[in-house]
Parts: sequence; structure tokens; C-alpha cells
Amino acid sequence: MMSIDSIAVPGAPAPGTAPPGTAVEATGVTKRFGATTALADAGITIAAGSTHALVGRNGAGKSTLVSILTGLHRPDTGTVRFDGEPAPALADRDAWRRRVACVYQRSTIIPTLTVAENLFLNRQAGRGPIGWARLRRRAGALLDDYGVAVDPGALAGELNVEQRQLVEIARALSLGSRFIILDEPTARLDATAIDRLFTRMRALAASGVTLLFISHHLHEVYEVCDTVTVLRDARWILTRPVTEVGHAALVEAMTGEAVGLTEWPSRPPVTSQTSVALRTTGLRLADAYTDVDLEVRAGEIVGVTGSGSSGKVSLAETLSGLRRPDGGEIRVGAQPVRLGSVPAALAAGIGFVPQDRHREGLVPLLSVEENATLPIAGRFGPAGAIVPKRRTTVAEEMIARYDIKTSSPYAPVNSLSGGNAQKVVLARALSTDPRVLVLIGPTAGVDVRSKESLLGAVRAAADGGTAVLLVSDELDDLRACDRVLVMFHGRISAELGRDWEDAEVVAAVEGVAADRIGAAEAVAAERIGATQESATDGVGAPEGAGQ
Ligand SMILES: Nc1ncnc2c1ncn2[C@@H]1O[C@H](COP(=O)(O)OP(=O)(O)OP(=O)(O)O)[C@@H](O)[C@H]1O
Repeated sequence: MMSIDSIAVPGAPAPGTAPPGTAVEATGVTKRFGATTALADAGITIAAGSTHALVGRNGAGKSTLVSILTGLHRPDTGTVRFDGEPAPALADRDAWRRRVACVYQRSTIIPTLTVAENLFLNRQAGRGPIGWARLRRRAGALLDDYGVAVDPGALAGELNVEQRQLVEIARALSLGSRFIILDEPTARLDATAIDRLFTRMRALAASGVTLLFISHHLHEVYEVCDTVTVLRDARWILTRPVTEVGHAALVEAMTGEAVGLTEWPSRPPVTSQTSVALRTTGLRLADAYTDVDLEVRAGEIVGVTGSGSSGKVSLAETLSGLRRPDGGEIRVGAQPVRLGSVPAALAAGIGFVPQDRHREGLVPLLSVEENATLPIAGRFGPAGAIVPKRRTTVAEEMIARYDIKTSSPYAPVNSLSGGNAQKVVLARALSTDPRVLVLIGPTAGVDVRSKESLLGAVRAAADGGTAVLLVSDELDDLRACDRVLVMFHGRISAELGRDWEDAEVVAAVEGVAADRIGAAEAVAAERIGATQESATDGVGAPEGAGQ
């Protein structure tokens, strides 16, 4: 098998010209997928022991570059070198594993195996039959070495996101890899877990491990990285020390425009004269939430936030019919909604954006067009027959309105970048003009500019009379709301009107008085805790699967 380094690259910078101390160098990388050019003569040079951020808008080419740096894809042209040496042949997976590891947002750990089995997957555990007790002991010692407090005998599927990431990092280090890619590692961690991750990242960097960190939260880039590379439209734009690129300049490099981010104009207040579109009374679900009474009026946007175990995700999933509560009532307008049934919730006029687009959101093999128009397919022709042209016209409008980057409406939805797939989920939820819209983390994985357009679409739906319940940990999302409910240990514990301070939200989420929250926590507020999976509130928890 030919090494990818041996592919000639006309016009690309000569490989091997990186300064000494370069751990990773990709140059002149071009990668096409059919009609889409995912990377065009792009590259990255990462100094050994540095923590290097890779940022860019959705579809800019970040994941494609990662797949080339990890040997999962062969570039059409270009070279990759590790420590000045050509990358191994693509088929030599063991050689790649010794050089680089990637902790993906979606786990590469096998849930039905134990932690120990996962750790020793793909490597010799010694000669002769596998000794389970020995395997477990070796795994325990390995986890101890890397300071990971996880039971080696636990089933990997029972780990939460943080534990799973730590096991993946320990596995990478134990295989000899000194270069670790973290692909949006903070997206599903809560604030305290993010702090622990950053502490660990600093320690790894201090011990000489090189890290590539991908995030759509730019403040994290400033907090934990020393260097940043920006990709835009498949091209390399800049690589600089983070101290030399201000926030506005970074956004400009990512978007290609010097326009600042939007301040939301205030919305006319919803009065008690406006009809109540969504009402819950005495809603309760064991181990998740209890006594939830809430009202959302037509045209109102209500945010719901809280820590990973607050019950907020379970509540939203109950409203969408994914979970059946133990008691209580949900009404849309005056009508009670049959509980625990997705079709009943849809029929009652509840649109839903789930937390896990891979599991509950999209049909991977169907096209962008089919996914986006699924709930309104009946509108494209008489008696359920679909007139393809009408469907395509509607899909093209959605692609333009939500700025979905796709080669065509007919492209399979799983060819889209993560953030663009998220836009399809939202477009579909809004396609039915729902009376009530329930969203969980709608801007997760979405870039700064697209975040604005998605929240703009939600606000436009509310302006048209839709009642919105927006469950999120992102202050940017909550700022787009008219009021914010905070959940704590399964109950609504606080309500914040329009003019809240970041620290107030953090305090309420943590269940302490606002004046006890200092400036440091206010900074942490920017990421007050994504949905760390827990037995009570995680979509990833066993009971979270859509029943
Ligand atoms: N397997 C594939 N088939 C077809 N197109 C693809 C494939 N993988 C990626 N692409 C396209 O390549 C482009 C770059 O995608 P990539 O996933 O690298 O973006 P990204 O910067 O990681 O985006 P995000 O922030 O949304 O994750 C996108 O237009 C995407 O649709």
C-alpha cells in the first residue's frame, strides 16, 4: 500500500519544511466528495506539545481534515507527516493508532463490552487464551496510570460522556500516541466536567502531548489553546497564537465578513390576554422531574435550563411524546394530549428538535430533501402521491432559508457536516408551522453565524404565533428567549425575566444564591453545562431511547 506521503502534489508547499519541533504537518491537502470540495490545498502545522485549536463554520472542512490526519480518508492530493516522518500507509491501522487518536463526539467505544475489553481491543493481550481476570487487572493499572477513576469491569455503555472520553484518551496514550484530537469534546459536558477536561488537557500538554481541539465555543479556544487555525470554505485561512487574534478577528476569519454578531431586538411582551398554547399540570416522571406546572403562551419563547441531572431533557422528551410521564397532564390549547406517544404529540401540533439528531432526528440514508420535508410529504400531491417538483421547490427554499450547505437537495443527509445536519432537523420541525415547538440544544455543533440564523428562525416562528420551549445550556440560546425557567433536581426552581445577568443563571443552575457566584463562574456561565448524560436526564441513558 502506498503511503499517502508519496502522492505528488503539484504546486503545494514542499513537505518537510516545517520548523523543528513540529509534531504534525499536513500540506497541500485537497479532498473532494463527488461534487463537493471539502478541502482545497489546505494544511495545518502543529507544534509538539501545543494545544492547537481548529475552528471554522459548519462545512468548512474540519472533520475532513481530522479524517485525513487520522488516516481514515486518503487525500486526493497532499501530504501528512508526524514528527517529520511520512504518515504510514493507510492500511497500517496499528501504525496510525501509535501516532494519533481522535476522541469523537460520538463514541468509538463498544457499549456492550467492558471498559477493560475496550481498552485492549485491537491489541495482543498476551499469548494463549484471554485471561479475563488478568485483562481486568491490566486495565485497572492502565487507568490508574492515567488517573482515570473508572471501574475496568463496568460496561462501557454505562459510562457517562466524561468517563467515556477519559477512557478513550487513556487508550490512546497507552497505545503510544502523543497526538490526540478532541473533536467538540465539550459539546455534551457540563461546566464542572469541562473544567476537569481543561485541567487534564493542560497537564497532557505540559507532559509533551500535542492536542488538536475543535470547538464552536470560541471562548474555550482562548481559555485552553495556545494556537488557532481557521478553515473557511475548504481553505486554510490563518494559523496564529491565540493571543494575537481577537474575538472579532477570529469571527471575521471564519466568516469572511467584518460584521459583528447580532444583538436581538426586544420582542413585544406577551400579555396575559394572549392564549396559552402549552400547559402542563402536575407532570411527573420518577427519577427525572416532579410537579412541573408551566405555561407557554402563543408567540412566547420560554427557555429551560439546568444541570445534567435537572430533568430538563426528560421534560422536553415527555412533551414530544418520547417519554411517558408517571402522572400529570399536557394540554395544547384546551385539548389534552395523549401521553407517551410521538404521533399524538405531532397531531396535537407539537414540533420537536431532539437532542440526538443521529438517533431521533434524521434518517441517514434518505436525502436532505426527504428528511427536511418528511412531516409535510402529504402536501406535495393529491391522496398522498408526491409531485417531486413541488417537494424539491420546498426543499430548495428550506436550504436557502436555513443556509444549509449541501451539494444538492438529493444528497444523502449523512453526507452533510454535523452543523448542517442540525439545520435540517430544525427546518423539518418548523416545516409544519407547529403550534408549539419544543427544542433541545438546537444550536449544538452549529457555528457562530449559523447559530444566529437558527435562533432567528425560531424567533420568526414565535412572531408568527408559535409557542416555543427551548431547552438549552447555552447562554446565547437563552438570550434569545423572553423568559428562562431554571430546573434544579427535577423541579422548576427559578424564573428569570428578560434582563438577567449571566451569573444569576449560573447561580440558579447550581442551586446557590447569585451573590455567591464570583467572576470566575460568570465566565464558566458561557458553557453552563451541556447535557451530561446521567441516569436521570440523559438522552443517551438507557431509558432515554424513544419508546
Ligand atoms: N462522506 C461525504 N460525502 C459527501 N460530502 C461530504 C462527506 N463528508 C464531508 N462532506 C462535505 O464536505 C464538506 C466539509 O465537511 P466537514 O464535515 O469536513 O465540515 P466541518 O467543518 O467539520 O463542519 P461542522 O462544523 O458542521 O462539523 C461539507 O460540505 C460536507 O457536506
